[in-house]
Amino acid sequence: MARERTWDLVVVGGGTAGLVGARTAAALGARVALVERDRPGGDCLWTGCVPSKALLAAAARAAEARTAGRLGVTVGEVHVDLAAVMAHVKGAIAAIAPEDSPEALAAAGVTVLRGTARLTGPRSLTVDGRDTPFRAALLATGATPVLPPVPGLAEAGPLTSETVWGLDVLPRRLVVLGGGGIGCELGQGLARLGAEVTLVEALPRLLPGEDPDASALVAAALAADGVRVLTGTRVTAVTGEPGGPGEVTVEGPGGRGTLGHDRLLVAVGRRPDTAALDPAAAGVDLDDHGHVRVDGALRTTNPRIWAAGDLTAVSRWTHTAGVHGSTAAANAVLGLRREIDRAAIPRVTFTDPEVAAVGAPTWADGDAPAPRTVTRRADRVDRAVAEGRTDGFARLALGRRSRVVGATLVGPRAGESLAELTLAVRTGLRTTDLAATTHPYPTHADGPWNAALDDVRARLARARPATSALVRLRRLLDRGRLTTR
Ligand SMILES: Cc1cc2nc3c(=O)[nH]c(=O)nc-3n(C[C@H](O)[C@H](O)[C@H](O)COP(=O)(O)OP(=O)(O)OC[C@H]3O[C@@H](n4cnc5c(N)ncnc54)[C@H](O)[C@@H]3O)c2cc1C
Ligand SMILES: NC(=O)c1ccc[n+]([C@@H]2O[C@H](COP(=O)([O-])OP(=O)(O)OC[C@H]3O[C@@H](n4cnc5c(N)ncnc54)[C@H](O)[C@@H]3O)[C@@H](O)[C@H]2O)c1
Repeated sequence: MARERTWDLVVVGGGTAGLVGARTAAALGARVALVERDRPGGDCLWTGCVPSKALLAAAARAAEARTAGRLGVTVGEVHVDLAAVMAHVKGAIAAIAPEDSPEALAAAGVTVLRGTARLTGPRSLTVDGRDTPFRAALLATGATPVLPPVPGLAEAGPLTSETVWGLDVLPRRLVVLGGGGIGCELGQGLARLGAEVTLVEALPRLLPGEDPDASALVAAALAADGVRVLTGTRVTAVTGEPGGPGEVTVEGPGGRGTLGHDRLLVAVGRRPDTAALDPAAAGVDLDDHGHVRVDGALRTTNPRIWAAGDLTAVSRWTHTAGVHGSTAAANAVLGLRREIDRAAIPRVTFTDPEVAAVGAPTWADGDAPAPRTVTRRADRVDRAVAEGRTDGFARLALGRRSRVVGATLVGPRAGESLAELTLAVRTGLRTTDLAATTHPYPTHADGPWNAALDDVRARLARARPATSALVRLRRLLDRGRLTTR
């Protein structure tokens, strides 16, 4: 029997990490195979970022139409046709999908092997049972939604971020479990499209990984959109028909109660997907949460195998999956040890207002001491005032000599304003550098710019005795010149 060819790099998983990794390795001249059991594109394209942002765009139109009266524009009653919204969602996916297609990958020099990969030894894996030897491998099999062990929950057939896109009729009453990124984005979006949404979060606040002031603004915004937000609340049991209707028992600060629902949406986190991979067969260790263990160069405990994306503990977003996929692939095929950046990782939650953050926390996180911060509220940002959107702020966390070490921005298009702060954190810029950079007026980026200016002005105020003395001296010198003339 003919020996299978040995690939320079076999990439397992055709999501963002795998796609970018495979393209990078091929561009470097490696013979690359990408194994995908489903269709290339992964979570981001089919069930994550793209559909969610397309749905949120429709929801934002509905919300704007309802609230336009505040700006003097009256719009008639808003009607939402969920099937048409989902057609828009599918249209966005279809427009982007060709970028990730097997044809596009072949044109980039990547061979797509359709099937499920399983590691069989330190240098080999099988694809649907077919031997596929490699010199190096990049594992990028992503993550899948977690279902918490609540009695009756699995039997109730809840929606997850993987299945919610199949809805073509809006559930009248929707209970969302989890107030993280998915719960807040989709909870608000589906409420704006007309569902009666109750959002149940186990911890005391929404978006628990963000600045508490951001959590409070998002909770207020969700409430304004009609979402009932229950924080510090646990779901203890679910009863009812598979796929609804039914009842959810909750326990929270107000005691025990029940919520009626037509559908449930579970968004309590995602777990790394190693189910089919058998990492142990290749000596690839997992951590306590099931993530593939990697070093700073994304190498696993098998020196021939790298990993990137949601499968690892160091990535939770598409942008990190892509950057890490590329770094890992270059390290694997060129024998480099390039390390990933862990400090300047931006993240955006696309609620309205958006919550964008980078770097060190802007709040006292856990036992860490509170950082020095400077905050510019949106009611002192002209663009926000002009748009009637003052529910936000720009906050910078400052290190020694006012170096920008972190930032939280809340407001419309906060994600767009985050880019320069990411660069600031990454390159160690100070507030003086931001302040000295002219920003176009009036933009939402005026928020962080003015926060930096506020810090510079405050420091100048402390230097006022010295500057005042200089001004007095110049005054005296001028007077002297006048009298001697
Ligand atoms: C609703 C939602 C909204 C999101 N919004 C954003 C956002 O706005 N911005 C952002 O940055 N991130 C967002 N994310 C997160 C983002 O989608 C993920 O972080 C990113 O897609 C992870 O990419 P990945 O390549 O690691 O994994 P995935 O995209 O999950 O790819 C893994 C691939 O591996 C394949 N696979 C698994 N096992 C095997 C096997 N044994 N053999 C062959 N193939 C296999 C799978 O079929 C899949 O195609 C969102 C996620 C969700 C769920
Ligand atoms: N805009 C974005 O970048 C974006 C948007 C959505 C999702 N994502 C990514 O997708 C992943 C999954 O998102 P997610 O929202 O499912 O997870 P998450 O970890 O962001 O949030 C889960 C939330 O559920 C809560 N929770 C846990 N168990 C619970 C329970 N039994 N009852 C009630 N609440 C419970 C947690 O306290 C947490 O607040 C994240 O890694 C996130 O980075 C990113």
